Amino acid sequence: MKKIKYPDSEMMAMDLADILAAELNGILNTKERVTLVVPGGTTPGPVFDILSGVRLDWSRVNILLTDERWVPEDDPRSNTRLVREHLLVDRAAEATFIPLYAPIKTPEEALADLSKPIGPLLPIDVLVLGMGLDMHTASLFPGADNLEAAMADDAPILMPMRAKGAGGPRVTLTAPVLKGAMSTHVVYIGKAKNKALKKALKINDPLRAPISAFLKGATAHWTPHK
Ligand SMILES: O=C(O)C(O)[C@@H](O)[C@H](O)[C@H](O)COP(=O)(O)O
Repeated sequence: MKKIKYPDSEMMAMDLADILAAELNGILNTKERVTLVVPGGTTPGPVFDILSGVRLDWSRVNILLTDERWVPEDDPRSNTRLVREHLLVDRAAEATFIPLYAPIKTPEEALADLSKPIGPLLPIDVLVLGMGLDMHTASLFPGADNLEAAMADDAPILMPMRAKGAGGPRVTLTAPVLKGAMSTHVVYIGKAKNKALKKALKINDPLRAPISAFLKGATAHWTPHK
């Protein structure tokens, strides 16, 4: 794992957006379409704000989330809402968004339909992961009901996930899908999360520290300061 430390979150957002744009552009020179997978939560918004204005052929970009909270799009907790408001705007409005949510009562009832369009877009070309203090990434939470199954090599593309600290049901891309990414970036803010990442590297157990499963060959981008 390579680690880049930035002086503040603004610098980090600018540099990471540049790096992602360069990777996407490079891939678009060799492939017809590119698949970019991004996290939700509070950290990536400023990266999306910059990336959305970058000049590239967004009409050939597929965008998916790593995971989604099972809430309607107008809910403040919706990751889709974050992506729609901050990434699928400006130049990037031309990208194709593949949702991980459907307005159906439980994720279980919607998973088959939601998974269908994702298979043909794999492997992921460029993956950005967030991370929680508890060392979760996507919605792969330590102690979650389906964690072991989602970490298995034969896991389906998407799984529902319920966990303490998840604030309600979620759906997540599973480990084999995330591990298959050609390029992986992890982004986080704060010294406490940096400690958590170091701990995850040490523990190196996907069930106790899910993020550790995705760090080989990844680049971590972090700043101690907001
Ligand atoms: O929907 C989500 O919550 C995520 O995709 C999740 O994995 C997130 O990246 C981390 O929890 C970090 O979240 P913050 O950026 O809000 O700290």
